[in-house]
Amino acid sequence: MPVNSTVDSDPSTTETSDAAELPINECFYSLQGEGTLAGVPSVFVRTSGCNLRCWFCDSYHTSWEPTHGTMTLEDIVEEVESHEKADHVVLTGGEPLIHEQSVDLLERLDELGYHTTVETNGTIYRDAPINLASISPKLASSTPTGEKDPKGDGEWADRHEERRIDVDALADLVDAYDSQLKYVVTGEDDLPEIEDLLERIRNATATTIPDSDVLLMPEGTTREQLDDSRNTVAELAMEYGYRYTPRLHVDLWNDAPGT
Ligand SMILES: C[S@@+](CC[C@H](N)C(=O)[O-])C[C@H]1O[C@@H](n2cnc3c(N)ncnc32)[C@H](O)[C@@H]1O
Ligand SMILES: Nc1nc2[nH]cc(C(=O)O)c2c(=O)[nH]1
Ligand code: SF4
Ligand SMILES: [Mg+2]
Repeated sequence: MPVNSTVDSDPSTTETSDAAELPINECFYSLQGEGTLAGVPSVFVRTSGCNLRCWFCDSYHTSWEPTHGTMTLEDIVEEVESHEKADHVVLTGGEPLIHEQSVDLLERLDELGYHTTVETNGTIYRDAPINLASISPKLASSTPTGEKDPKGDGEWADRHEERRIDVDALADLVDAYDSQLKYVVTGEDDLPEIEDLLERIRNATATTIPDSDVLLMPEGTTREQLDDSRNTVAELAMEYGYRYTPRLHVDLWNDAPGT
């Protein structure tokens, strides 16, 4: 079973004041649950803080109510190394690329020989040793309108809407890294937007994006929710010729923390 670890929740008790730190929500060992590397044992490093507010965010305590604990890069690397069987690290969040120090962490992990995946919403480009950019551009159906807002009355909707797509950042990520485009699908109405956005990204990059690097992932944070959504999304993948990705961790462990 994946093992949870504790995170220092009080920055004032962090020992090395001059050491680089990252806001960290949690670190844990699990199987990569999403995308082309689904099933691969991986250490997850989840940063806190996000520039978007998807209404469905499955990591509420990194976005809507972010935790404020930090870890030094040294402690993160030590935690990663404690999971001796893992040679894959997934840097996620929140939005990991809002933090400049994510680049330093990725450099250290790369020097140690880890394969690095970065889970990103694709609104920010950074130059870093990333083996797989797992890009999840956010569709209009992610916007936290008044009815869907998990916290307030749609106060974030306009800001989310303005920020959620940056075609230049998406094209830069695709040009620089091996990548996958992993869309959260809430229903068939999302598909025209996916097709339109894909065309815009393809027009903006020199890199060929095969349909097999375009993944449709059902929205849902529990087995029950996925029971309602996964078959629709699987059929949409067949209809449009894109790839389906499960949410293996939800199938295996439902919404248990640290999985
Ligand atoms: C929590 S996000 C963190 C990384 C980055 N902020 C992003 O959105 O790609 C990790 C992954 O979970 C996906 N995700 C978040 N909530 C989800 C939900 N309710 N159903 C399906 N996927 C979800 C995101 O699209 C992303 O691929
Ligand atoms: N097992 C597992 N796989 C994942 N792949 C991407 C995740 C994420 O939250 O970024 C995630 C996650 O939270 N758990
Ligand atoms: S971009 Fe990612 S972390 Fe941010 S709110 Fe959306 S799903 Fe959550
Ligand atoms: Mg997750």
